[in-house]
Order: sequence, then C-alpha cells, then structure tokens
Amino acid sequence: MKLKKVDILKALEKISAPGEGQNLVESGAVTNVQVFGDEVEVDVTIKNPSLQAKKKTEVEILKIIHSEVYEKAKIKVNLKVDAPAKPKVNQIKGNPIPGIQNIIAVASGKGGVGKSTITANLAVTLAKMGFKVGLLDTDIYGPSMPIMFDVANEKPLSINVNGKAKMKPIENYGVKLLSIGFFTQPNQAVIWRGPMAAKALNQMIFDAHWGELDFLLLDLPPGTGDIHLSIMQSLPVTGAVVVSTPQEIALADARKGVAMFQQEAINVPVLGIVENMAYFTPEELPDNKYYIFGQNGAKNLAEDLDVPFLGEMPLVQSIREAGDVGRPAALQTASPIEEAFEELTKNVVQELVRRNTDLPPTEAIKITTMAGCSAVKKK
Ligand SMILES: Nc1ncnc2c1ncn2[C@@H]1O[C@H](COP(=O)(O)OP(=O)(O)OP(=O)(O)O)[C@@H](O)[C@H]1O
Repeated sequence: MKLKKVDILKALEKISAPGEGQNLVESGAVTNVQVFGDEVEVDVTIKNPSLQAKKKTEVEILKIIHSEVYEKAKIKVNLKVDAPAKPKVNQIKGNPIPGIQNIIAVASGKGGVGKSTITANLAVTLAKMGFKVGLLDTDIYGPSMPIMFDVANEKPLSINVNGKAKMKPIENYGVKLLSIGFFTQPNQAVIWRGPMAAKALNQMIFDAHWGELDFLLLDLPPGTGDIHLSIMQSLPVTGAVVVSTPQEIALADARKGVAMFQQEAINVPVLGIVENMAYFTPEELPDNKYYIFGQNGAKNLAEDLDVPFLGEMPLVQSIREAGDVGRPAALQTASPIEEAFEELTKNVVQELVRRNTDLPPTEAIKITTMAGCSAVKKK
C-alpha cells in the first residue's frame, strides 16, 4: 500500500504532546513527515523532557497512524526534546555563616529510607577526600548521628572564642558533629515544637564553633514539615539531596520532598536524588541482586522530575551493622561499599560544582572545582 503524507498529517492532528494544548501539527511539533510506500518517518520535537512524555508521544503516534491510516504501516518516529530554558531560580536564603562554604541538606519524604545512613557516609567520604566537613543532625524526632558516629555518651563543651561562649562540636572520623541528640535524654520523647526546635537548631549553627568548613551537611527530619521551612529560610542552604528507596510509597514522598525544595518560599536547588536499598545483595553472593523494593524507581523519578540522579546504594547487611556499631560503612577501606560511597559522593560534589557555577557568587558558595576529589582514585 502507498501511503499519503496528507493522511498522516491529518491523523497526527488528532493527538497532542503531554502538557501541550495544541495538536502535534498545529503546535509545530511535527517538523517533517516522509513516506515511502508503506513506510512512514515522522520527525517530532516536544517540550516535555520526561521519559514518560517521550514514550507516550511515540506510542500515540504509532497508534493513531495504525488506526486512522493503515494498520500495517511501518513507522519510525524520530523524537527530539526542545525544553524551554528554565529561569535560574537558585537564590540563596539567609545570611552566610562565616567560614562555612557550602551547606547541603539531606532529606527524604518517608522515614526509614536511610537518609541518616547516607548522610553519615557522605560525611566520612568527604572527609577522606580531604574536605573539612561538619554534620548537623537536625532530626528532632529521632536523632541518630551520635550512635552512628559512636559518640552517644559525649557532650559538646562550651569554649571561649573571642570573648564569647561557643559550643564545640564533637569530632570523630574527621567529621565535626552536633546533634539534637546531645541535648536530650536517650529515652526521653522529644516534644520540641516548631519555634523551640528551630531556636535550638539556630544555636547549634550560629553559636557553635564550626571553624572553617568546606561542607556542612544537614540531616533533616523525615517529611516536609514546618521545621524544614524554618531551617531552609534561616540558613543559606546551597543545595539539597533527596534520598528514597525504589518503593512506590517512598517515591511518592520523595516527590513531595523535591517539590518542597522547589516551592517559591523555599527555593533551594535540588542537587539530585539517591536511590538507597536499590537492591539486596547477600554478602556471600555479591553478584546476586534482588530488587525487593522494585527496580530503578528513584532513577525514573529523577528523570521524570528532571533532577540529577546521584547514584544507587545496595541494601547490604554490613551497612546496617556499621551504622549500629558507630563506624559508617564507607570507612571499610578497599571494599565495594567504600567504592560505591565514593562514587556517590563524587556525583554530589560534581552537581554542587555545577550549581555553584550557575549561582550568583555569594559568600555561601565557594567550591567551584572538584580538586579535593582527586584524592579519590578514579575507577
Ligand atoms: N543501604 C543500606 N543497607 C542496609 N541497611 C541500611 C541501608 N540504609 C539504611 N539502612 C538501615 O536502615 C535503617 C534506617 O536507616 P536510617 O536511620 O539511616 O533511615 P532514616 O531515613 O534516616 O530514618 P529516619 O529519618 O526516619 O530516622 C537503619 O537501621 C540503617 O542501618
């Protein structure tokens, strides 16, 4: 059968690209149609860059030509994306903290997805790379950093700095740590509410002697509550990392987490999404992977939301054990876990460098190269 270009165009007038009002022909999305006998080649350019939109457009083109023109037509779709340039909205809030170059907030929508584990391991990996690192555990509901860093019984001392009393962070594995956990009894329910918690946090930031830091990591509480809003508004947060497992309910909450950072009142650039517990690997069978929470969920979410995918971390028993005994797993030298955390950390730094290049040069953002990462051997 010999197909006609005009019939193909007429069929394409019946569909539109996701998120675009006009039909494919009217909007100018179809840039070329060629027919050779029963073969059709359609060039189309859409604005929505998500994988879903691309797939949907392609499938709809095939369907409409098969149903309206010729059911055995051999169709090739050449799909391009021409996303409108997003305005740069990366505005740093709050006053810069003298000596602290970059503040990275680590968040998750859902609790228990491994946000604190990822934060602790990012911190020790950055320290191993030669960066000066601080970690502030702001999780008022379940501060876990004192245990993860094996300093649960320590109390920060008050020191005198230029005539002012300052709180001295506890240091272990090259990371300076302050946590709400240092100021609460282990068995006491934490019922600090918004303003009080925000005040305590502000003290740990502004009345602490952090010294010079390349990175201050914030372990945020799970969810998207008031405490997040006040932290983000009072601190010059350089970027946010969102942790999720590949599971549907975790992803729905991670999506809310990303939306929180991107909303106007907060407006913190999202450095990317980490997929934790991406698959289970038994220690004795390191090549076996079991996708118990589903496969690539966070990776697909990152693509869908058009934010960077920073990497995946397997579910490994020794990561949990290392957290429980207070020695983050990334400290196990020459292990696959150490390598995986190095890869993840490099991706975070790379995204941060990219963000900093885009951002206005404020005091809060100074790291503009990955020089420090050269300490880590490339695979
Ligand atoms: N990749 C992993 N492999 C094995 N165990 C993990 C992994 N990531 C986290 N865990 C374990 O899962 C549990 C929950 O992790 P973690 O406390 O880091 O989560 P969270 O998201 O910070 O939780 P919340 O914010 O609700 O307190 C911990 O016991 C931790 O050791």
